[in-house]
Amino acid sequence: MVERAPKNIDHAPQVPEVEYAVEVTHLYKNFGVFHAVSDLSFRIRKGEIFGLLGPNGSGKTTTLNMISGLSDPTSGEVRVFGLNPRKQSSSVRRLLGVVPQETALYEELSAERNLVFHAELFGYRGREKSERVEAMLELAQLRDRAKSRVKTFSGGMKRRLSITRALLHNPWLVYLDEPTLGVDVQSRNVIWDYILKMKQEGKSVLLTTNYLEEANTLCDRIAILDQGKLIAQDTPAALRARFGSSVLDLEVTGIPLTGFCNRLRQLSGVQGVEVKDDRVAISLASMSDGDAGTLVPQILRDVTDNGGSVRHMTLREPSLDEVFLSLTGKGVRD
Ligand SMILES: Nc1ncnc2c1ncn2[C@@H]1O[C@H](COP(=O)(O)OP(=O)(O)OP(=O)(O)O)[C@@H](O)[C@H]1O
Repeated sequence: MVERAPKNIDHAPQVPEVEYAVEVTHLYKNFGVFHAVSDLSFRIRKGEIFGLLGPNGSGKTTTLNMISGLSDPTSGEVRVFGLNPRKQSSSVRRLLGVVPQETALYEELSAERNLVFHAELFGYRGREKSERVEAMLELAQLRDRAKSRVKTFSGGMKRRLSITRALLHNPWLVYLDEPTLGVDVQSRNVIWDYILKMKQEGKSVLLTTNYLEEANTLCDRIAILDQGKLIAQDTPAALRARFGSSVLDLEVTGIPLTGFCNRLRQLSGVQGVEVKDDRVAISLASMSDGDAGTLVPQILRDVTDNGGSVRHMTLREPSLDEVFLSLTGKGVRD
């Protein structure tokens, strides 16, 4: 069910009648001669969870800052529900919930005071304010710690409070910069549930993450940035399919791996070969069932014909980490 914005607030944010929550068009951001973001374009539909992925320094936060109106693009355009975040900043602020990487809470104040402060900033008064604060404490699972100072909280508790604070004024677009960085698995699952719930309520979510499992689980679509440029944009499934239809993991002994890998690369149907210790990951292109049925035995025969043996073998779907590595030449957390 879509929650209505509170009635006692002027210009309460109803979902705007536009197709896209965010439109970024040919966006550039330079710092002196350095191009932090170059010719970036993407659109986020209403009700979509969109992930911005990229190695450290690839321009994710710089992009988010331009979307939230914190910084001006060098050139290009940003629209949030059709509005210009710099020129129509107060309207955009009401529509947007921001969860920065640094939780930006008042550490000396209690969880409740932090929420009350935010509620007052957005014009909540009286009973509506206390109901909203109470609901957010409940959502953050912090009712029993409502009166404790934030500085006594764990990283996961602070992150939950930071997210619920961003949701307090019922924004239609929520952006989260690395929402689960440094939190334990339990808090991570709670945060993932919040994000999926936002989508159910028709809200749009823009998140940056270095965790590809997170992007794979949550995101409808992903944009991959490298050195400020967009290098791929698609659904997680379509991105994985680009890497190959499946990956054959082999653990082999008794043969030199370099020669084995070189022979594999010559086979039609082998899209890529990666070696890690004594394991070889072979990505297989999409093929007809007949071709796929002969390729795997052919690979295994190569091992035995050259005097080696296979200790372990699995056929699996490609991971998003492998896609990322093949596109950027580096791991997402390198
Ligand atoms: N105010 C600034 N002045 C100069 N350079 C900057 C400034 N802000 C960011 N940069 C540079 O722009 C590049 C992109 O930084 P940004 O913080 O957007 O990357 P990111 O993808 O969010 O990285 P991370 O995953 O580490 O948070 C980096 O090389 C950074 O040093």
